Amino acid sequence: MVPTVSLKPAGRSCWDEPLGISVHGLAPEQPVTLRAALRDEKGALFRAHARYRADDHGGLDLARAPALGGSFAGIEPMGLLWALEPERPLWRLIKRDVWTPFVVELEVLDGHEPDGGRLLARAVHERHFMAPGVRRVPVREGRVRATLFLPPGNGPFPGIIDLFGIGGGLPEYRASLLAGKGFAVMALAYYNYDDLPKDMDIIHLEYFEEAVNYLLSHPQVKGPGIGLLGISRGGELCLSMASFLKGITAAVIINGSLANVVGKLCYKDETLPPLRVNADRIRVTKDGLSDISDVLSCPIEGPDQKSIIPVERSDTTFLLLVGQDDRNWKSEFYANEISKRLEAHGKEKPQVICYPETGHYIEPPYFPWCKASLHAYFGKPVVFGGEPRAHAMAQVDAWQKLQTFFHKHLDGEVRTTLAKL
Ligand SMILES: CCCCCCCCCC(=O)SCCNC(=O)CCNC(=O)[C@H](O)C(C)(C)COP(=O)(O)OP(=O)(O)OC[C@H]1O[C@@H](n2cnc3c(N)ncnc32)[C@H](O)[C@@H]1OP(=O)(O)O
Repeated sequence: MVPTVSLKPAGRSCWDEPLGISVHGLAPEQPVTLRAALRDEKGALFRAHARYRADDHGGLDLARAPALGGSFAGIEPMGLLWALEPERPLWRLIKRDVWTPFVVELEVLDGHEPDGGRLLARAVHERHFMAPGVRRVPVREGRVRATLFLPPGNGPFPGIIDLFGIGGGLPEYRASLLAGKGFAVMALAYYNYDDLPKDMDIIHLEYFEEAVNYLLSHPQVKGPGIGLLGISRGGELCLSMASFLKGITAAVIINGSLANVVGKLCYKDETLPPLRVNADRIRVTKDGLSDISDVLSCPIEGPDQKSIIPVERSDTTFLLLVGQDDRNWKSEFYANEISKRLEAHGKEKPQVICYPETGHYIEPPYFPWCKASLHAYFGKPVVFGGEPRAHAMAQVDAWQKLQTFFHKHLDGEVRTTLAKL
């Protein structure tokens, strides 16, 4: 019998969906190595491999069989994806064009040598970023530069604004995936994109207010309020939006900060200065990389208190997602302070979920953990923190939790979404 790889779903799936991988037609207890590879849009190769042994009938199902070593060990049905590692040092897997899939190549090799064994079977699978029927609408309205992703159907859908952090541009992949779950999601650029400012020296919240009003007045967006989703500096901006602006019902902050950073934040006649940066506190790790987790001044002491975002003004319901090994800044401390401040002012206590051994860059499921890459502010590679497996599990859980949270608070529904690692 010729060995074959079988994938469920076959041929194509969405990037955030679990993929069933099995092999048939092997010899009983045959040792094999499975290899996965994909190339990003800049041509960088990402690879993972794991050693397995077929069962007594010559079958191998990654949902049941433990990996015996390689890029990961144990029962890890999605290990070949979350354990992908870049060949190029300090390279992060980024999806730039959401119209096209990442193409994953899977190979089964005889024996336990990742590069030596005879090729027994091969499959190619497309991992897409837009579920069937999702629509991509570029937005250039007034000052707003964004891309709106609408689910199939007429709606109206619960609306969400999605923000990334330092580096700017207009990353769309998280918004496009989330639109596949029934939300109208607008990825919003705010600097280093199109005709927007090239830096973040001054952030005017009026720009974000315009974006909120645009989304709320869209005929396919359900009111009365919208949701916000942001990571890192983007999470911190969501906190400022929820504190100063109207029309925001629910916000998910992934590793955000309690205080304003980088540039001045202005809204009407109010200004928050940025937290002070102490570049001399950059530490060098044993791998020669930079750890910036101590560079920001403590916002609850001395003059830096002026940078604190006045969360107590907010009537938004918050979900704070925290990587406990965030090496970019002190996300757990910030989340606890946000929670204390809201409670002290009689506001709704936020839901805080802390993930152990999880770093700064919590992405949608199956994006491989990135140890370190170029940080646009410091101009050098910085570590993000986390351990690959724990970080991967956190990404799957966080993705489910944020969907459940948004469905509950924007849609009035309690739905449970299921995903497997
Ligand atoms: C005040 C101090 C604060 C201290 C605490 C910091 C807390 C952290 C705050 C954060 O916000 S951290 C990270 C969260 N980051 C994001 O959410 C960023 C989202 N944006 C991006 O990922 C990028 O900016 C984006 C891909 C959108 C950039 O796109 P570009 O089209 O501008 O990238 P381009 O291809 O021109 O490459 C720019 C640089 O990135 C590098 N680069 C590009 N793709 C890369 C990749 N895939 N992996 C690693 N590096 C990459 C590239 O080599 C190049 O380096 P050089 O300038 O040295 O040539």
